[in-house]
Amino acid sequence: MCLSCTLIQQPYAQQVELKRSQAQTLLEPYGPTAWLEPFTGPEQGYRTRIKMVVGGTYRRPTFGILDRERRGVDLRECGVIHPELTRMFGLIHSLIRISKLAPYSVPERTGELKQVHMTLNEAGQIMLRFVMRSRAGVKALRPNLAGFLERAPHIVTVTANLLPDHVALAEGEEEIHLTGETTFPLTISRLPLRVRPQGFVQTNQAVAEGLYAQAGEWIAAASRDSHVGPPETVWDLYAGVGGFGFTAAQAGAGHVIGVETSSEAVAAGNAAAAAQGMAAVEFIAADATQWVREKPAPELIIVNPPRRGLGPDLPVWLNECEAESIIYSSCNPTTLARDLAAMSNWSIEQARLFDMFPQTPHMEVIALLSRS
Ligand SMILES: C[S@@+](CC[C@H](N)C(=O)[O-])C[C@H]1O[C@@H](n2cnc3c(N)ncnc32)[C@H](O)[C@@H]1O
Repeated sequence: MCLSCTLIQQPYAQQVELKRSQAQTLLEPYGPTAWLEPFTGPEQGYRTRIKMVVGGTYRRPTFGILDRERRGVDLRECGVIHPELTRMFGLIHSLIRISKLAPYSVPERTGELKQVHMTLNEAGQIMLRFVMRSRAGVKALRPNLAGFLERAPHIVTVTANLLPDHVALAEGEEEIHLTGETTFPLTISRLPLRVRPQGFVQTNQAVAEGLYAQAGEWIAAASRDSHVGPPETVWDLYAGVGGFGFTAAQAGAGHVIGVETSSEAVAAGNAAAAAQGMAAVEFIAADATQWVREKPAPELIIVNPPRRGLGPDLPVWLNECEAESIIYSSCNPTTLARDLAAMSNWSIEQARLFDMFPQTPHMEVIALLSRS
């Protein structure tokens, strides 16, 4: 049984209130904070990006998670998955069956297909990725792909990702493109971007757009209040494909540098900037903590790290830097609070809960920091 949606029995308004009060308690020492109204999107069917572990047999595959014995548990009816993605499982099931594509069995270490990943865009198009143990799985799939795509014309990008090792990872390094399209169209921060299979995109696109807009509003408000206009330079650290960076450019920032470890995301961000004629935006593949060293800080720094937070060194650097403000967007208020504990020169001026993951205890919190 899946234990992700631990709040599912509670009325939705209560869930939001619970998260707001948890975030407020955790971040209380780093204020005084003006809390904005929580931002919510759809309560169900909100996941536009999913990663499903495949189990069972090729005749009766399961899509979901593995239980304690590492056997597949089927979650294709899960209510938080967007219905357009749920509808795809029947066809994918047929493709697996006619290809005799055996799901990977963790206990036996046999089989090929480990996971199925899907991303949905605002036009209803889908990127589909098969995480496979080896090329044998790809070979089994190929002859049946054209027929499958005829039945699912809105699946526009298909890849196989190779994960040969027996490890609990979601994907490996090698990506094999199975369709002409090697990228996937996705509107991020109101811009038509082309993302690549291995780059991070947010799980809940509707709420992510609200998150970027919040950063844009803070930048616009600071420009008005300071009477000196938008910031000359902005860093978007942990940039992904640049949702925050593009928002800063749209709010008038003179020069935006996005820093991100995934070269796929960096390539997608740079391609989008070129396609949009946004010469002011550039992306660099680097570790954020290493990259900031020895550089003069810009007026505004935006950080959006993974759940583990910024790590031990970057908060110390941020604490001493000369930036005028920092926007910290976090999917884990516990690590946000821990990082802020090392940044005593800064305090939270405004903060807002974004309910990116309804029914689960997870949340996104964005905070505008100014000098204490
Ligand atoms: C929570 S995601 C945020 C992405 C982006 N800001 C967005 O809104 O989609 C965190 C991103 O940080 C990247 N990342 C992880 N460790 C990093 C590091 N040490 N330096 C730079 N980027 C890193 C990941 O590849 C991922 O794209």
